[in-house]
Amino acid sequence: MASGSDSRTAADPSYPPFPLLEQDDEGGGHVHELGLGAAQAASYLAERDGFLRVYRYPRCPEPGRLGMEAHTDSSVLSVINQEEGAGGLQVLHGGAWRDVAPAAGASTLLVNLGDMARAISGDAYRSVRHRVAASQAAERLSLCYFAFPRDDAVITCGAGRYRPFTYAEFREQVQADIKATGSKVGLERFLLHH
Ligand SMILES: O=C(O)CCC(=O)C(=O)O
Ligand SMILES: [Fe+2]
Repeated sequence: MASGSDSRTAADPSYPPFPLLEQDDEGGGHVHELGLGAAQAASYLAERDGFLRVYRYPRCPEPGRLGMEAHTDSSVLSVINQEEGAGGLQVLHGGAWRDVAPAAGASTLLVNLGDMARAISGDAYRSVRHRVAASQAAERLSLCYFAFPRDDAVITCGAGRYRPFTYAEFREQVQADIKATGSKVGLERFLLHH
């Protein structure tokens, strides 16, 4: 995504390396670039391969129902905008589901890391498990932008952890698993050692 006065995009080979950052053992502060080359970085976060989805979750009179089942995103990253006052988005943190409430009086953007950020960072970052609780009170609207690698991008950075795979391969595996079992298996399919 282009930012500020810099009109170049992540798809442009002259764009600086994708600054995926790594947390230190204390859980913050120190950052570390993964050292991806410009071409590799561009193939891992291609602006033209992103898309926007608009969701409408109807009001649900039954208590305790989900609008969207628990999952991790397959993206590199996802940006979620919940309408003010909507709520409903929950992330799994420390073994418990936590509400991610939109800020009052402001448009809130939430950035979620997806499975591809996890693979690219060799598990330095985890893709967050999240779900949407249905509301008994009101319908809910959300706007979500998903950024993906190019289909033919070979994800090699998690070497030692995951076998190299293309994003297209990952997507097809996810679809096959959902068709066969009803749920996504995800990166586990690409682990080198179980
Ligand atoms: O609607 C939302 O807030 C979340 C949607 C979502 O998690 C997804 O599409 O992957
Ligand atoms: Fe999601």
